[in-house]
Amino acid sequence: MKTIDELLAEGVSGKRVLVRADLNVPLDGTTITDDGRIRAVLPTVKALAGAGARVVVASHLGRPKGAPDPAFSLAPAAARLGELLGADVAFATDTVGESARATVSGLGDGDVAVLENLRFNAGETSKDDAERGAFADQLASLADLYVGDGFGAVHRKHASVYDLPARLPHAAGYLVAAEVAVLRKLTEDVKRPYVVVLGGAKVSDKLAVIDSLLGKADRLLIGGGMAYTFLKAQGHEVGTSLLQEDQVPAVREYLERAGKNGVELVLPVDVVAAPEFPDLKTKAPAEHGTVDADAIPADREGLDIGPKTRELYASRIADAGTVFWNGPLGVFEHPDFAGGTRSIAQALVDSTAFTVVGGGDSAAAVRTLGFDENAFGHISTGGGASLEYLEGKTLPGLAALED
Ligand SMILES: Nc1ncnc2c1ncn2[C@@H]1O[C@H](COP(=O)(O)OP(=O)(O)OP(=O)(O)O)[C@@H](O)[C@H]1O
Ligand SMILES: O=C(O)[C@H](O)COP(=O)(O)O
Repeated sequence: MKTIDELLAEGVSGKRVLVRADLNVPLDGTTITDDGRIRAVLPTVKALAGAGARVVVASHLGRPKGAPDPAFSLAPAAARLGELLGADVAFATDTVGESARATVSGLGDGDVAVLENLRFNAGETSKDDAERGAFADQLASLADLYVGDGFGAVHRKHASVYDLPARLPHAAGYLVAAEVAVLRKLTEDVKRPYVVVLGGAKVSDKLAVIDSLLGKADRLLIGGGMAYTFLKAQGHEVGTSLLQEDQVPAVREYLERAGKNGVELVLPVDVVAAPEFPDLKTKAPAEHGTVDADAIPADREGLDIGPKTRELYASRIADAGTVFWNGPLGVFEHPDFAGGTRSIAQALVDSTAFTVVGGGDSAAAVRTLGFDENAFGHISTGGGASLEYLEGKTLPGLAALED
């Protein structure tokens, strides 16, 4: 992969450089609750702007449905980028339309602009090559060079990630280079026992990863929204918890294969359950209680791992050589359901293993729960992206940056 340093050495002054970042930050209304992903792209943006480039930052935020939706505007992220840079950052109210064209043509050397959410355009995530290509053509008309630095999205075959770099001279940004350097170590030379902790809410996306982890990890600790499809596959009822019903047969097969492969697949023995999902805005105390994982009442939703599970998981982390953790163990955004995530973060901090935390919300959880980032080996901005990298898959956004 060509690096941004090579691009800088060739000279970028006066050139329009589109930086594909991952500014998919957690929001409470328009307030950013964790700006880690914006900070992560600063070295690339600063280096380009400092060298006189006209920097055009593009990103997705959330999963809008291919049309503008104010709830998913990147305006707050653009404002925060400006604060962190200590400079004015222009904001285009569309992605490739009139506002984008005017904003980009108004940039002077060293200026920075942010385009509105890429996913307000159906072409960004389309499965149709021609539709994605047409959107990539529109993006390409706004830039002379492309820098891929949205590590969190490199596993997506999306227009701005995969098709656009084929249309412009391109390089990898500092964040992508740094993430790949650390994660490569986990694929080449991993200190065992290798423990993977998997939680979060993107259950359908991430269940497939388990298939390949069964051939790589020594232990898999399952929590978060991911756990209930496993509990169901074991024959337990899961009440109103997050469940990927269509994946139950596949998960049953994972459970069998883990046994055959000698992989320890550990599931919650108790969960914190509630009659309804808590209000994350007010964070008002929510009715909740701990129940055994094989006795979740029909009208209760599992929202965190329980105290016995926390202890069990901590004991399975204590002797690890390497720990990779993606996905909060519970709805950590609410104090009543943050205990499981806090205890796993603490177990990583207490262990002597090389620890990697990956994912937008996982990294945000570690910081918002007050942990020192330096207590972990590496905090990756990508959850799905780092998991798929560890699977050994060719990631579209990395392949596209190769020459
Ligand atoms: N039991 C649960 N039920 C519902 N949601 C849950 C549960 N446990 C965790 N979550 C939610 O999972 C979300 C994070 O999941 P996600 O898979 O997006 O992780 P991530 O670290 O952001 O990874 P990525 O970067 O791939 O998105 C959090 O918002 C949290 O509230
Ligand atoms: O949060 C993430 O994992 C990345 O920003 C990718 O988002 P996505 O899962 O919606 O593609």
